[in-house]
Amino acid sequence: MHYSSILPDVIRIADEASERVLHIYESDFKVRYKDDNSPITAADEASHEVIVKGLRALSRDIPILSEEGKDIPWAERQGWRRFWLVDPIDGTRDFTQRTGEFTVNIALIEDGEPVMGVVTAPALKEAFWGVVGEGAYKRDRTGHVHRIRVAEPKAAKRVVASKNHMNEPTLAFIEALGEHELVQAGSSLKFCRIAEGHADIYPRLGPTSEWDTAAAQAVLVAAGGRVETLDGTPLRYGKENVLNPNFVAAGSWYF
Ligand SMILES: Nc1ncnc2c1ncn2[C@@H]1O[C@H](COP(=O)(O)O)[C@@H](OP(=O)(O)O)[C@H]1O
Ligand SMILES: [Mg+2]
Repeated sequence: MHYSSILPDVIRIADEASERVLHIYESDFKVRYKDDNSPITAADEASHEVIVKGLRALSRDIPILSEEGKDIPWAERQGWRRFWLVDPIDGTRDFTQRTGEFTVNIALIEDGEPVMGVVTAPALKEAFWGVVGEGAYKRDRTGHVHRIRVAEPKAAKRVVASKNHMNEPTLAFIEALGEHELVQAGSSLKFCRIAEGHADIYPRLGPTSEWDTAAAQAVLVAAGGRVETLDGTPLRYGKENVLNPNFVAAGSWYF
């Protein structure tokens, strides 16, 4: 499959979802809580609908796994060689707290690997996309599109980590890096900040699900970075358990 030929359509679908999301973000929206106690709003649902409709029209034969879709049993998912992996809004907590640091995420997985990803940050008016092996791009708030690439770290490592989910193991990991500074970023933007050379490393020693990381991993890998579990294997997708193991995202200098 020629990913580059469908990429503009995937960006268009993410932009459509982002517009719906932003409209709700700027309204007086209500916050509800799912069974696992995580927040959800009408924006998560609207984004999910726009993305699923768009992807279905684009590729009738590629199945879709979305955080806000129904659970699909392993017996069915097991046979998927290629699928769309979607997080309609990553960083719902940032959305409800109105920090602007939330994203819309669409990834294409092939043989367990994210091969293409689009990440938009509707409130920041930024978008990132990448095709692994071809390159990664950022569209900034002025609409200007430019190629992005990971940076070589200077003496002080610029660390991005979750502020909503900070914990002892992450703090210990950061301390062990030596001289460092913290760069603030919510949701999957943490990977994108590394991809564009504004941060160096993102340790995630705590839970995430496959849809939280897939699209931004594709962007980072396309920009020359890597995302690996603590045993040094790339973070993979389409597992029976949708929870990710602990991982570190960084440029190749780290690995
Ligand atoms: N206990 C848990 N289990 C699974 N995922 C968790 C989790 N705690 C946090 N996350 C994930 O971490 C994401 C937020 O990351 P961060 O704190 O880095 O912004 C959430 O994304 P959603 O907002 O899409 O639910 C959620 O999926
Ligand atoms: Mg998420």
